[in-house]
Amino acid sequence: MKKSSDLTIKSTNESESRKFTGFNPKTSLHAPFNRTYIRHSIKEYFPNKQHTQHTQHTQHTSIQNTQPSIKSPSNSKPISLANALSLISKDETNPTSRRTSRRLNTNQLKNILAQEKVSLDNVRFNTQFQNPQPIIQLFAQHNSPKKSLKTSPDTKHPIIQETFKNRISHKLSGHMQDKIDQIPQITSDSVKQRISTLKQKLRGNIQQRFYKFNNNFIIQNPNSFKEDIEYKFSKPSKPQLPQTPQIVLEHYQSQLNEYERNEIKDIDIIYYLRPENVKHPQDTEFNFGFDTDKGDYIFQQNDHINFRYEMLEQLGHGSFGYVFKVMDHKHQQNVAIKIIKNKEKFQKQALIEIEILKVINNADNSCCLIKMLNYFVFRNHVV
Ligand SMILES: Nc1ncnc2c1ncn2[C@@H]1O[C@H](COP(=O)(O)OP(=O)(O)OP(=O)(O)O)[C@@H](O)[C@H]1O
Repeated sequence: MKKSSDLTIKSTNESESRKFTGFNPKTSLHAPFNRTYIRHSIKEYFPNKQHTQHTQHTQHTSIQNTQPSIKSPSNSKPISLANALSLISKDETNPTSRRTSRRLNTNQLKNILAQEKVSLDNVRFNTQFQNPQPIIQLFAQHNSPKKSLKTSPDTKHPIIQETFKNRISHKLSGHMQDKIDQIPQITSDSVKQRISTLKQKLRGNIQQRFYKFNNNFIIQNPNSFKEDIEYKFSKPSKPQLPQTPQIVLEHYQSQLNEYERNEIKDIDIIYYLRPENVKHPQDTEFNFGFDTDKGDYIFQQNDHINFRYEMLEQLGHGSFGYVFKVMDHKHQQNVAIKIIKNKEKFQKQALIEIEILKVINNADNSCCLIKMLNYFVFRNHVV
């Protein structure tokens, strides 16, 4: 494993660090002051409409002005719906179906977006609970810091934040994404791939815009919110990592598969666990499903390596194996790891290379050579 000199340390959960709150789908919420945002939404969706007051929210404006083409490889920027429409209409090959599908697709998209606008209009932003008493009492029962109890609940409290967040996710997945999924059913094979990219980008776009909303909400009926919070208080929170394998086995059972429950016993300290949705195929043919048929370890974003490193992206590969950018959760820094192929001749050669790197590490005091920080064996791979 080598220190990655050219990697910048980047938060892996940027969205979580953004300020945001959620809303209660069971209460009626309205958006009285976020008019500028709505104007931008309209402008983006129906580009011919004239809007004047949009310079305040430079973030939105700049997104609008710098929207990449649909072919842009960058996944980080949102894509304009005008681009989406032109892509869809251009790519249908048959002239008759092109005209029809253009009209249908345009209408579908406009409907989706019109509905989205309505649902955004229905969001009301404010900073308080309309009736904060139940929440205040709840926090008092659970010995929350006194300062947050005097006039209003501490909306920055992790439990409240988490409740908001869950509700946003719920709303996004259950409502918006359904609508995005209604985006045209394209028959032409050549377009399908690009349409799926487009859908992904639109999802990101909507998600980003949600996060860019002002984080102030008014909860008119705190009772359902209270239930969620109460549940979280009653649920004993898991001890934070790093932990010993015993504690992890006790508290994170559901996050470990059978293979991991066995292998974790040989690990001293657990710094990182993969999220539950990251799963290796249960194929036992190639190293319990961890490897490809060529003996390379299968990359899965956010998967763990040795319960310490979080897989972020693939950097490159040599003849011995693949190199990945990972987050070292022990030292909270990004490093590069090379996972050697699970083949005897490569493993033997890698051990020789490790010995050479050790010598270089000791001999070199300059900052010019990349240093080997660590090496170990993980799931039959020398790392
Ligand atoms: N520390 C690093 N930071 C960023 N990228 C890296 C780092 N180390 C390797 N890479 C990327 O991984 C690729 C493969 O690196 P590797 O060290 O395996 O090359 P190699 O010595 O040619 O491989 P091999 O010895 O297996 O033939 C490099 O070309 C580079 O793109």
